Amino acid sequence: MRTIDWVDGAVELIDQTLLPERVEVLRLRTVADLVAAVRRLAVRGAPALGVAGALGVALAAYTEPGPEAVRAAAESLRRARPTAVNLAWGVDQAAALLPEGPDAVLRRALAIRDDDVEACLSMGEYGADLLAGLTGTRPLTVMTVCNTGGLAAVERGTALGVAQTLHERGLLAEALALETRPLLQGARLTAWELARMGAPHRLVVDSAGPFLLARGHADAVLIGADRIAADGDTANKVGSYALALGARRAGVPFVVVAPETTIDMATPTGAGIEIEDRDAEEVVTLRGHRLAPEGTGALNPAFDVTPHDLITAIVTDRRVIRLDKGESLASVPPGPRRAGPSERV
Ligand SMILES: CSC[C@H]1O[C@H](OP(=O)(O)O)[C@H](O)[C@@H]1O
Repeated sequence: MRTIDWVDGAVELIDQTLLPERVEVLRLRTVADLVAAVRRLAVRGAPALGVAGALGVALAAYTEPGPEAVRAAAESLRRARPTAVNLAWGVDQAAALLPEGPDAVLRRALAIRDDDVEACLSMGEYGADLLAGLTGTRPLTVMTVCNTGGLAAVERGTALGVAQTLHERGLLAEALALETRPLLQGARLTAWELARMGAPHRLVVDSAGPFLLARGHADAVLIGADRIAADGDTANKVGSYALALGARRAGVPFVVVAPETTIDMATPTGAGIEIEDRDAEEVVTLRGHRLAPEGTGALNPAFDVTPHDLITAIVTDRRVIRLDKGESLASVPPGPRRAGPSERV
């Protein structure tokens, strides 16, 4: 089942706010409804947001009353969440075809959807081979934060896609998933995906992550990305930076896994990445239950930035950049996509 798709003139997507208890598909017929779904993380994850952006422009082209309304709808989608570069990228890619009419926009959006599947398969191959080189070909325990599986993309994920490839190769000893407060993408989504894969896994309280690395519980940390600056500084779910510090201290490889479309060469360093600050209610309540006394506020950055000097490698669908060996996004050109084993259709 695809996380997000175009079905009979509407955008259909799994409402991730209802997982793991309920699997429900939203059928969105207006851009306004899609923007609302993006903002409340019914659809989330950088690659999935890129596809949502592109499909949303197609929806606008078919449903909005005129070119100005189409452009305004596309802009509202582009601004729905600021950190993941993929959202703006997807909107821009599809909007470039607007002069050719809605059918051309839809064709581009569907191509972006299909390309994501191939990109994730390729990242799995590059990433699993990198880990074999770093740690030896043996079953590995990997630690993850947030959700980077197929729910963050179209069918298969990025960092969790590498774990899935390891599992398919018989080389995943266990996945340790940080629960990822406040919206619990790890506890609700990653655990659900790993269970569906039949992959061995356990949940970890966020603040235990660095200490478990110090105690040798993981062979590598695998994280996704929402935006990678030109120097390799990486914005990802909040908690990633703490894991990077713990991994460095523990001598554990810290690997970022993201498609080429998440790289933003126009942003020189992580200091230039806009971090989404979300509503305090997400912190002081838990799925509708109030945790803190009325009047208690909260700081709620949705992401943090890991400096490139704490990152061992960046794995994309076309290359592996070994930052620990002095390589950079500028010094390692993109190469070919890798196709997964034929049985992984
Ligand atoms: C495969 S990239 C997913 C990326 O997006 C997540 O953020 P959110 O759940 O707020 O969309 C998190 O940063 C993941 O690494």
